[in-house]
Order: sequence, then C-alpha cells, then structure tokens
Amino acid sequence: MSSAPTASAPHATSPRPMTASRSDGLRGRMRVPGDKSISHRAFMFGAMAVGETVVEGLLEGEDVLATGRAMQALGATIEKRGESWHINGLGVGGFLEPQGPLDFGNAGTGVRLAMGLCGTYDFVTRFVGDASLSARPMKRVLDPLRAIGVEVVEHNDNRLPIALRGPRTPLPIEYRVPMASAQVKSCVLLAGLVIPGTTTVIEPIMTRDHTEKMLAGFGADIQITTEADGTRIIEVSGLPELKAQAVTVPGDPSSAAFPIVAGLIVPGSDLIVENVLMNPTRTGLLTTLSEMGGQIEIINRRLSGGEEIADVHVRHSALSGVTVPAERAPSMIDEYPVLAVAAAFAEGETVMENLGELRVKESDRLAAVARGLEANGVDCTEEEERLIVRGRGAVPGGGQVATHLDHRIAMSFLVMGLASDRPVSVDDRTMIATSFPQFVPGLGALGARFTEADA
Ligand SMILES: O=C(O)C1=C[C@@H](OP(=O)(O)O)[C@@H](O)[C@H](O)C1
Ligand SMILES: C=C(OP(=O)(O)O)C(=O)O
Repeated sequence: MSSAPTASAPHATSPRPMTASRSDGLRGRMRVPGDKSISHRAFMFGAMAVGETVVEGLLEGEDVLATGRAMQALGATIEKRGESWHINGLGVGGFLEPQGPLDFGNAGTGVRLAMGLCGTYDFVTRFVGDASLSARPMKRVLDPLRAIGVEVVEHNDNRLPIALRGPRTPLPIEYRVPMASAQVKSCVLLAGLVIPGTTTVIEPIMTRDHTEKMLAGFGADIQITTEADGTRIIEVSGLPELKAQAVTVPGDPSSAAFPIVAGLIVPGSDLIVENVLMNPTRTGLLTTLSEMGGQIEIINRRLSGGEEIADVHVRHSALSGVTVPAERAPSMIDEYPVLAVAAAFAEGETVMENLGELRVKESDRLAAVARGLEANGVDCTEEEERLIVRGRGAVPGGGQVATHLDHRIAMSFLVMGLASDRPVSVDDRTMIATSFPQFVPGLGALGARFTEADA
C-alpha cells in the first residue's frame, strides 16, 4: 500500500531524447490509461466530499499525482490500496490552510481548477508550476476570481507564481466564459460551491462537461439550460453537502489518439484500443479521421460510471485531406498535434481552423507542430489561428523535433517516426509521463520501434 501520490516531478530530471523508426504493422490490443480530466476531478471532488471516495482506473500520470499532492496539502487523506485510490474528504468549506506552495508541475487543468477550488478560502494559497506552466496565461481564471472578491496577493503579469486570498464574504457571480475553455468554466463552478447563493456560468461554446456531470454525481445542485443557439447556462448552488462516490475512470480519448493515428499510418496495422471514453465533447478526432477515410470501427459500446465507453478498431488506411469544421475544435483541442501528423500522411490539403487556444497550451502547439512538420519535410502553413498541412501520402522524416516541455508534441512526432521514410527524433520524452506513462512500452508491445538516444 502506498499512502501518497508520490513520484518526482518530471521537469526535475534531465531531458531524455528518443527516436522512432519505421515499424512493421502495429498489431494487438491496447488499453490506454484513465482519462486525465476525470482523474484530476476525481481527486478534487473526493477531497471536497464527506466520506470515502474510491477511484478505479485513475490516471497515475504526473499531472494527476500533483493534484493529489495538492489535495493532501489542503487536508484530504489519499491512499492507494491495491489498484484503487481512496480519498477521505473534508466537506465543502473544509480545506485547511496549506503549509507550503501547491506545485502543479506541468498541469494547466490542475492549477486552474484548484484556484477555483480553494482560492475563495479566507487564507493565502500559493500556486506554482514548472517553466511551461509558469508561462501560461492565468488572467482567464483570475478575472472571474477577482469579481468574486478574491485578492490576488502575488502574480507575475497574471502568470505563476500566484498567491490568492479569499474574501470574508465571497459574492456569487454570473460569468460568461470569453474563450472555449473547460478549465475556466470549471474554475468558476468550483468557486461557486463555497459561495452562498447561485453562481452562474454562461458557456457560448460547449466544452468538455466532466465538471458538470461529476458534480451532479457527487450530489451538487447544478442546473443546465441550453438555449436555441447552443449557449449553455450552468447554475450551481453554493454550500452543498457533497457525498463520497465510487468513480470508475474510463480510458482517455486524448491518449487513445496516439495508437489510433499510429494504426492508421503504419502499413499493415490492425489494432484495437480498449475502454475509450466516448463522451461527445471528446470525440472530434474520431469523426475527423473517419472523414479522412480512416478505417475506424467503434465496437462494444457500453456504459461505465455514467459515461459511454467503447473499443476502437483501427486498420492502416489511405487518408485524404479534409477541412476540419471550426466548431469542432473544442471536442478535439488536445488532438490537433497528432491530427497534423495524420494529415502529413494523407493525400491533399488538411485545413485546421479556430486553433488560437493551441498557442497557450503546454507550448505554443501551433508553432511547435509547424516547426516539427517542416523539420521532417512536410509542407505546411502556420497562420495566426490556422494550420494547413499539404500531405503527399508519405513523410520523408529524418528531423529533430523540439518538444518545449510538451507531452503531446513528443508523442505526436514519435508516432510520425513509426511510418516516415527516415527516423524522427524528439529532444525529450520525459514529459510523456504527465499524461501517458505507458506510451512507450504500450505502443512498443504493438510493434512500435522506439530507441533511447543519449542526451
Ligand atoms: O478541463 C480539462 O480537463 C481540460 C480542458 C482543456 O483545456 P482548456 O480549458 O484550456 O481548453 C484541455 O486542453 C485540457 O487538456 C484538459
Ligand atoms: C492542454 C493539456 O493539459 P493541461 O492544460 O491540463 O496542462 C493537455 O493535456 O494537452
């Protein structure tokens, strides 16, 4: 039994370059780890609930473990027993003043949701992270928190390190989320839990709905109205008693994206990715790859923990370029880097629009993807909010890719190297542990050729 979500932060270790080489067909079955969004929320909501929450299938990635350590610092008890995680929560309003800064490592979701979770408490909480997280914009969450009355005691041009002190009397607000962001929506809803009265979030463009669904499951009073134009009005009542739950975390579709694209582009592949979350706010990549001609079969659909899950059967396919509808972006926002890799192996032009949010992820993903494609002989155009990839059915490869502390850039270009004419190298694979620690051995077991290179 391990009693704490330990493991050292990946950014504390030195970079580990890795090379991917052309592989024979990828074959077999693979189970991807638990969904990262749901895993963060399982730790957080368990920490706020009364009683013992038991979580099965939690993603034991660095991002989520950092959230677990933060919940412990706020007073929750977290233990791993066998394969399940047990969280004893403190009740809404019950967090204790942390004795040191909360370190969220590389995780935007962890830090932005936690600022809502404990930023309203009448004590000072300090939030820190790695170099990537410290460069990401936090004004998007500080704005609504300031409106609630939270004092921003310390900030670095609205970036980390940030220290917050909650007001004696926090005010319920009505907040229209200005960008498509589940993290901002969730920050405000979580703050609303400790504010007497009704907090309202207006979401003009729907984003992943895990906070709403899981809060309802933990017993919060949350009402959602959808207007004719798709705008969602989400109202949460303050000071509920949240009750501990049994949570089963489905497989992460954002991690499944890598073996799925690998299966499509590596000739001779025929593989099944098991237990993948099919929530429609997360399946934009599957729709897009199918439109490109990908042979993707969704089989064995079933329900698990209030969500639909399924297995995804993928075969090597001849792909064609498509225009991805702008409104699909929120349902595949983390999947554009690996879609760009699929597009490089397609015939014709793939146009991806509405990508402004990619510039404020773990790296500027729009620029990082464009540079990585160019380094491997792929013709592309990077615009402010668009990426156009001109595929020729094959990729020369041979490039060295800079990953900028970004797990999805590392995994995307390692997938590229499995099918390109010459190997593809990435400068660092350590960040893969933030979201998909089993990526290298898991794809390796299907036949992927990865080799460690010296730093
Ligand atoms: O709420 C979440 O769990 C997430 C929301 C998305 O971020 P944004 O809210 O910044 O779009 C996504 O990119 C991230 O990986 C997880
Ligand atoms: C954007 C991501 O995560 P986060 O914002 O939590 O760092 C991601 O996992 O691709």
